[in-house]
Amino acid sequence: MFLIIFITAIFAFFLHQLYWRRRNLPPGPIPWPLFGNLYEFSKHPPGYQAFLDCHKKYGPVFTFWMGSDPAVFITDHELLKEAFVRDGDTFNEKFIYENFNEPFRGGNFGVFDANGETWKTHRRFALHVFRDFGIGKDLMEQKILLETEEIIKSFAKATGDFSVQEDFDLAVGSIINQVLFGYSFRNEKEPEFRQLKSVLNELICYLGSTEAIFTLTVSKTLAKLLNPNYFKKMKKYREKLMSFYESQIEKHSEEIDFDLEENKDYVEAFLKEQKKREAAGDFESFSKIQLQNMCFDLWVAGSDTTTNTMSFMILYALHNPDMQKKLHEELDRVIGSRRQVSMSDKNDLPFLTAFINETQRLANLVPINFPRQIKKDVVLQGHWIPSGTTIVHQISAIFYDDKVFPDHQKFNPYRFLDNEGQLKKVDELIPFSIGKRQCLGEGLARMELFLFTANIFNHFEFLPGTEGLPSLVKDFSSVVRPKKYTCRVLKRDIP
Ligand code: HEM
Repeated sequence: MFLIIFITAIFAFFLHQLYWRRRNLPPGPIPWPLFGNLYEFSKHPPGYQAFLDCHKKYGPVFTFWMGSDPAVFITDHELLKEAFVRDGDTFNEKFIYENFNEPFRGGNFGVFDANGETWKTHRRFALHVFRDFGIGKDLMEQKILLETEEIIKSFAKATGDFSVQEDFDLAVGSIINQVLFGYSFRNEKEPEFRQLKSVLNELICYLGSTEAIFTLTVSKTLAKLLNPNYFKKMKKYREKLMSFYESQIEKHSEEIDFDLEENKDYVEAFLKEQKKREAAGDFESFSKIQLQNMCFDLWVAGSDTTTNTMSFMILYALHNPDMQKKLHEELDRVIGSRRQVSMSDKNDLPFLTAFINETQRLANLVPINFPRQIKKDVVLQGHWIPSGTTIVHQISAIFYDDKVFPDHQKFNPYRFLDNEGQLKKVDELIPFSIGKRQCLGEGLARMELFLFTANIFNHFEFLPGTEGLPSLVKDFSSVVRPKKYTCRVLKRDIP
């Protein structure tokens, strides 16, 4: 009798898992109970291959189980445009990882992992403050150029095998810190930055581990039962990182002059808005916990992405000396001196812009994009997808699709140039994602990438160090980064 019940239960479980839960979803690989298709994802780090294989086998809309829940992936640019741009409101709700938001954030706060009014209000407010600070304009350009000068000074002192990554980290961290808290991490503040960055690295690496992804994607009860350590770690990271933001907020609260119209930084702008709203009886929308989480989101999203892109760029220049030579030729022709290259030079440097574009494509920072949860039933390529389903706009598969970018592993900036050598618009290049939640810091990131690249390559040539060419293998930690490497940095012979 027991045996019959046992066999029936197993049969019912597999019927439910393999047939019932999958019956109306687009095709995709068979999921394991609890783990779904995470094995396929972790089999070939950093994970692109799993989605490229599915794209090839099942087409541009398929189901991939992230742990115990299914997610529908879209891997075609036209389909993404149709869904995320033309029907943007349906696709703008983030899938919320409660196992991250609760223990780390203290609830659904911030902008990255928030929805509804919180997301809308704070995305709009942050963009407004960024505009006031001149992101995309002169004011911000001057700040970035000052940090670029610091990188140049440090590179000029480089002898023998040299690691470029730390200088990019410090410059990019200092820029976002100025936007948020009004100061750079130069000189006596550098140890503060290095300490924060090391905690942040630990957190980001841990969140990219299979263990953490599994914990994020199962129910809280199961997670607590199977991986209680995860919650202890989140508490530790929260205490270390949030206490920095909290201390900055406290300092600003003590020093702020509410009568001054101009704002020194984002926190000051936030505190003034908070006061205004509280006077009108709204004590919730601009709360202290929301401010802490905004600082975390902007600090994290604004640092790792740009710095990793710059490290990949030097890596690709080392592996492609002919392309680095073309870059130097263009700079010599257009700039031809040690003067600072500014945003106004951009239109005259199409190869340099193509070089950045190709770096962003090949670096392909986000192997899995940040999932959405649809608010109503939709039809995607003939598949009816019910409201509440998780959707992933998988941009990494587009960048590595040979039909869109032939010979996709080759570093070839010419993909972005026409026959006259002018920059060509390639719609499929969407490293900042697509739709209403596309990167909030795109303007700042584009400015940083251009000013760093133009000025640094104008001054220096990068050559392999004594250990030869560094590895192109990527480390995965929520976004990808190159493995630590060193190279030789030579001053160029320019007037
Ligand atoms: C090379 C640099 C960067 C790249 C490649 C990049 C890429 C991305 C991507 C792919 C997303 C996800 C969009 C989605 O969910 O569909 C995103 C979101 C976001 N990024 Fe960036 N980013 C970069 C730099 C920055 C900077 C400098 C900041 C801040 C100042 C920033 C702030 C954000 C924020 C706050 C979001 C969430 C937006 C929302 O949910 O509404 N990013 N970024």
